[in-house]
Amino acid sequence: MPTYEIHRGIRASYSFSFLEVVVGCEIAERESNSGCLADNNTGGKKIVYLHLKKFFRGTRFTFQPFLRSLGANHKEGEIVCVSGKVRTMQSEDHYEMREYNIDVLQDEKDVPFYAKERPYPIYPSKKGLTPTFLRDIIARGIEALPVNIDPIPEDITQSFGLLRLHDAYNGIHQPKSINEADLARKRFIFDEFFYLQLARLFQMLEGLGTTIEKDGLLDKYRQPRLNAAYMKEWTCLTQKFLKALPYSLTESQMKAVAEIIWDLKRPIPMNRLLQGDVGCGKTVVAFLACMEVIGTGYQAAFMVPTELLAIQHYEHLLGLLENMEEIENKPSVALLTGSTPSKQSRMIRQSLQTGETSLVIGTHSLISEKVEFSALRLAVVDEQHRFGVVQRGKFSSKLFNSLSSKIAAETADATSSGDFSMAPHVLAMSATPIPRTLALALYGDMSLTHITDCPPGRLPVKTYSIVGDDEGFEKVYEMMLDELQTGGKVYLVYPVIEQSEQLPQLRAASEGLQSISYRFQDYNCGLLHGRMKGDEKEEALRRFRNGDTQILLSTQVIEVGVDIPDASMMVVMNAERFGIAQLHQLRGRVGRGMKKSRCILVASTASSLGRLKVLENMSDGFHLAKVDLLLRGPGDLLGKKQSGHIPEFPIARLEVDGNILEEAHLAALKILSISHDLEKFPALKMELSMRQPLCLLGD
Ligand SMILES: Nc1ncnc2c1ncn2[C@@H]1O[C@H](COP(=O)(O)OP(=O)(O)OP(=O)(O)O)[C@@H](O)[C@H]1O
Repeated sequence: MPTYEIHRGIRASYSFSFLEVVVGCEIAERESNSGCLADNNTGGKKIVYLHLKKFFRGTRFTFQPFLRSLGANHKEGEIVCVSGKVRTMQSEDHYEMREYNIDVLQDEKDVPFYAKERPYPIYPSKKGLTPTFLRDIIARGIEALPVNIDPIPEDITQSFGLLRLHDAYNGIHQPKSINEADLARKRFIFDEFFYLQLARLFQMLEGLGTTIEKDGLLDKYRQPRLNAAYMKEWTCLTQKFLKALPYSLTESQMKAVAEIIWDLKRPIPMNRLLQGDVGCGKTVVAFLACMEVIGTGYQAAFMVPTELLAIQHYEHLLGLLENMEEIENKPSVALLTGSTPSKQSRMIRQSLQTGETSLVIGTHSLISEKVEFSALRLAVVDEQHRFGVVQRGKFSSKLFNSLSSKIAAETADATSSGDFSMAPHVLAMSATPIPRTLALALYGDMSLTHITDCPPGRLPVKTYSIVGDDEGFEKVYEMMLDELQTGGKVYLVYPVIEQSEQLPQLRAASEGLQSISYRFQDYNCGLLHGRMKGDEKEEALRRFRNGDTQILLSTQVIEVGVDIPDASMMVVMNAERFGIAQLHQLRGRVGRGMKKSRCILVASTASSLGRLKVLENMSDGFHLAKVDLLLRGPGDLLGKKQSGHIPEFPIARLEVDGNILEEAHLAALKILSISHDLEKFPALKMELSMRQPLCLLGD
């Protein structure tokens, strides 16, 4: 680390967002030989320009008082040690440091311990608290730190190759090597994940009655695929529903159903997340789960985020039930959304209360206080990231409404007659494939079921990314015409409904309708967006489904769940505005039938093509989600609403620290299987209560 002599104070101006410090630099022999700083000096000294940039919450810290204080603290001719990450700049002898420490030295021989060629921490300096002061008090704190402060048992830290806590504090503040600093960092990341996992599992165990149940739950997490109820154990209704399906389930759909039904048969509320790539057939798996509880005399509720989806699922289910051979008690199904007329809505609520209706499909109106169930046993939450933790939890309160139920007591079979007061099972379905790391961080308390294959005969959607200039659009129109002439249907997806002055470069669905209708006069166009009324949206989708319209101009409202198997082409305008995972979701609206489908991502500029190219070569949603996680972080991958539920990790980064999260999950399981109530680990229990990570789970 060379020391610098401040040669000419500080020069800065409002128009530049950096400070330029001109320094005389004494170059050590070794460094000048290494060519790190070109030697054009005389007598070992040269002029170096150092551009210091300080950031504070994203704002460049260049306001006048700061500059003045820097000017006052550092005088010409002073010997200082400037430390931080150095970047060379284009012009010779100019360097830039964004985060730095400036330590004033007594004289040229005064080299502080932290500059003796070993890594050392850089603390942010705040008013009156200099890095030197912070270093000093932290060093004293560490000296006074007892050796045995680690609440995690030694065999656990040993088996996961972790530093003990005392060593980690030492290693992070006064590392002897970079390796030691890395190990210390790993230990703190581990702790962030570990206490979260421990708290979630601990809370779940607390909710269970017997040791056998608790052990069973921990076993399930350890070997999540072990438990399955095979077909002969399913209710007669479920088996008949399965038989009536117009297709056979894929292997992993069957496995998923078996796994879920195994849970449904147990007197412990299930909390399971069903994941799979777009179009893999999650809905039918959930329908089978509903049939299973209905087959034992209970009710099921199926909650979806939009009215469009509710109607789609409702009609889909009615169609499947119609195919079923006559049975004595065909399930009665109702649709309840915000637009259901009040008289009808009252009747539906009544029939749910009496138990006459066994399955209700609807939007969040299902969790309104007015809706009471006679014996709700299963709540399916589709596209669950659209609902908050609290909303999902509201189904649990339906338990109390079920208590008064006579029907439940009368119709429940022998094994379940004693437990009809239980909170309902929850089956959540995720639309976005979520990498396991993220799923663990978000839903550490949920069991995971994966559908890993797609229905047979599906062809990957051929994806193209092109620039949206005149030539590009000509190509798009040609492809559209070709698609339409061969009987296909086309979605055009726009980022906005109407053109705005602020963002004139964004193409808008409403304006598109005129130009596309004009261009494709032999075909009919429809429009679908979030500002339309419920019945208008439904009508637009129905017309597209029936083939009355062949081109549907839409916004992201069709992103999730919409299932029109013969739609075979999608064009996404201003595609760079969407995340990779979101584009994959959109693309999943085509390629759901047997027709070869294509998706064209139209980029506004050539420079944004690079990111879109990833989609050209990759069709696996889980893989893409991982890429998105790395490129844009969990916030963008999950969208605003869901990422609001990600706990904050001050040190860890979910996109790169996934392995440590897995280890932390395993360690938490190991600890809890030794002591369910943590009584054998009092220090750990105390630490857990102090950290209170559960508050992070709230909405
Ligand atoms: N085993 C199967 N064989 C053939 N077709 C199937 C099978 N399972 C489901 N399907 C059909 O595949 C289509 C997609 O299913 P579904 O809507 O359940 O997908 P999804 O997993 O919910 O996807 P997304 O998240 O994209 O909405 C539907 O038309 C459904 O009828």
